[in-house]
Amino acid sequence: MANKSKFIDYIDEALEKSKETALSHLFFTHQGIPYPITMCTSETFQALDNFEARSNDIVLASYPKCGSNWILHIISELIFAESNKKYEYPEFPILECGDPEKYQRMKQFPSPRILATHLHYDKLPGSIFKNKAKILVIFRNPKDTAVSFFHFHNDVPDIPSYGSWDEFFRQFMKGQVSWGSYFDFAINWNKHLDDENVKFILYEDLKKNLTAGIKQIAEFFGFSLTGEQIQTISAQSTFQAMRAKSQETHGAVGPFLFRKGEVGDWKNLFSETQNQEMDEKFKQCLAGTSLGAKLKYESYCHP
Ligand SMILES: Nc1ncnc2c1ncn2[C@@H]1O[C@H](COP(=O)(O)OS(=O)(=O)O)[C@@H](OP(=O)(O)O)[C@H]1O
Repeated sequence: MANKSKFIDYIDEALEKSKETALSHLFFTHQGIPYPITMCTSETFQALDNFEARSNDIVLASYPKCGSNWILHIISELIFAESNKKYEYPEFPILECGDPEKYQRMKQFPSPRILATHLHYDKLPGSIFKNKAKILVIFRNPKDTAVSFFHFHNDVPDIPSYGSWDEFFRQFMKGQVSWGSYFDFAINWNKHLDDENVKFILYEDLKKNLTAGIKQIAEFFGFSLTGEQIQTISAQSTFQAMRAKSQETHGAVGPFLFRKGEVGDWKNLFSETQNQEMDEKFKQCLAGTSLGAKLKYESYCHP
């Protein structure tokens, strides 16, 4: 990705704020959901209500740690392959993060704009639906998502750490982490995965067959590329390729963000009791639902 300076500046600024923030002061609650004060403000949420989406905006919706930076990279490569123009990041790509004036500035940006978001379905600005922007929804199994989230907090020196994995797990299960509960996020989306202009993609499927996943993403957003172009993007989007460039693309946090990129890392941290607790929660929230089946929980979350 070219000119990521604004992107890196924003991350560095958030990390600088994080340095002075204790875990006990990290969150503020907006409409019942905890957000990190280092990245979100109530003024920005207020301004977001009036955000005007365009029909050709590319919306990427995911709970944290489900692979949004991976998809962002793929989309910007698709744009480059089709237009021969590097996608510039004039703003930090997470829609709800930044200063309240960002939505005014975004009015000037050329299409297509990439809008990544961790907001729950019912918190998305209404204009996304009204103007029929296409939304790609990325999910990852909840056990690996939790482990990735924990490592991000505890490995990045400037981000407030949890006392232990057990403490993080308790908070994750209660939804007392940034952007709230994984399960609430999932329950909300479950009812909308077959809506017009919505496409579901699973991290684990992408990991299994990256080329096929990129092809599906390209088709959904209407990019018409050759097989060779898709292959090239696929080679540039492997975990190894992205991690190797992560400092260049994401600054100091890069190697922590592109940490391991594996399926099943949860086996290194989950205790038997934690496994049972999450299996039970999954059953309560998603068993028998369309999303429950799409997540392939039996394959990815059972030993
Ligand atoms: N190319 C590729 N292949 C496989 N996995 C990848 C790739 N790029 C990012 N990742 C993994 O995605 C995890 C980070 O998710 P996000 O980008 O959504 O993080 S964030 O919420 O925006 O902070 C994080 O997962 P963990 O490694 O398990 O921590 C990243 O390594």
